[in-house]
Amino acid sequence: MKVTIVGAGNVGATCADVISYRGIASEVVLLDIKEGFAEGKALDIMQCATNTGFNTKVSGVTNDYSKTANSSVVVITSGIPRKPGMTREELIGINAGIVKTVVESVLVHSPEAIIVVVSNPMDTMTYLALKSTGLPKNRIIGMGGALDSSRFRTYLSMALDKPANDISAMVIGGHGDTTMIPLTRLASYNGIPVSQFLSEEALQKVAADTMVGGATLTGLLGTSAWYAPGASVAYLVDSILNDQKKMIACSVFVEGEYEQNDICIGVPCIIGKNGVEEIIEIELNDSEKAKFAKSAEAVRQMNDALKSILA
Ligand SMILES: NC(=O)c1ccc[n+]([C@@H]2O[C@H](COP(=O)([O-])OP(=O)(O)OC[C@H]3O[C@@H](n4cnc5c(N)ncnc54)[C@H](O)[C@@H]3O)[C@@H](O)[C@H]2O)c1
Ligand SMILES: O=C(O)C[C@H](O)C(=O)O
Repeated sequence: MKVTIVGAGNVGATCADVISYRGIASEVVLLDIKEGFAEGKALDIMQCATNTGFNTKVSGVTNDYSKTANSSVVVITSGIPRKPGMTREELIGINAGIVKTVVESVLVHSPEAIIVVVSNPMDTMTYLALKSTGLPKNRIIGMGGALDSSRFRTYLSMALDKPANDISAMVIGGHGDTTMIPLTRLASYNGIPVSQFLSEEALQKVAADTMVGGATLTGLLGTSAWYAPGASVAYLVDSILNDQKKMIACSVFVEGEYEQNDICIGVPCIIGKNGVEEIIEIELNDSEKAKFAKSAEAVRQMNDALKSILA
């Protein structure tokens, strides 16, 4: 199966690398606007094949969408990342135009593809991709919750001093420093509520660290993160291509779920060969419901900035 990744930068190339060495797809095409850049990244990844033992064919192209034809999944990572001190929302002015052009171009050659949106502000870019193409809602998936949940599990594992893979935890809501909602009440260590091991204060610190997880890394790195984002996209792509039906928090179009309409926001989804196959409605308590409503309002307000581009 063929996957195209538009944007061969930090996140796109890492995603191509993980997809290849894990054998998730038989073919990966990297596309970038920068002359020769995607070709170089693809060649470098291909030269890992004999040492890491994969057979995925990886190629790179400069803005030639014909080479992306018949992709099953297209990942959009094109656009600018934030710098220290910025919010993701500040990227909208540049990234909206890029995402709209890119999604239209990929569909010309891969009209049946499932689109995974990564560029920030991700919830708004996912909404833009949906509204500007008119694709059915199951085929447009924003990646954010997989990453935020993996950061949440990492911070929990550090607080508990236990392996992250023994911890189950999820982040829903918007993919923003103030809009994401780590569900501390439902987090568990091998099925045991983490509240049995961590104080309320420690849990609140884990939640706060999770919410600013991306900003913390941006401050340390000078640009935003890529290893965990790339691996999170690959995890999502794996569930689609291999019809794994994993439950992954993704930004998807809601029509009444969680009492919201007409936005894309992070909710638990079953992800399989048809993209978003089901939205799982968790019974939230009053405090979580209030947080979700506030998060949705912030996402909705951000979407207002799309009025001119969608007109
Ligand atoms: N949703 C998430 O969880 C998440 C995680 C990490 C990064 N991001 C976002 O992903 C985006 C990419 O981040 P990055 O660190 O890879 O940035 P980067 O600068 O390393 O890579 C972006 C690439 O996009 C390319 N590009 C720009 N315009 C293009 C176009 N029209 N067509 C094709 N390619 C184009 C650039 O040449 C560049 O190589 C950013 O918007 C960032 O905020 C989102
Ligand atoms: O923090 C960012 O701007 C990039 C991404 O959304 C992340 O969470 O790593």
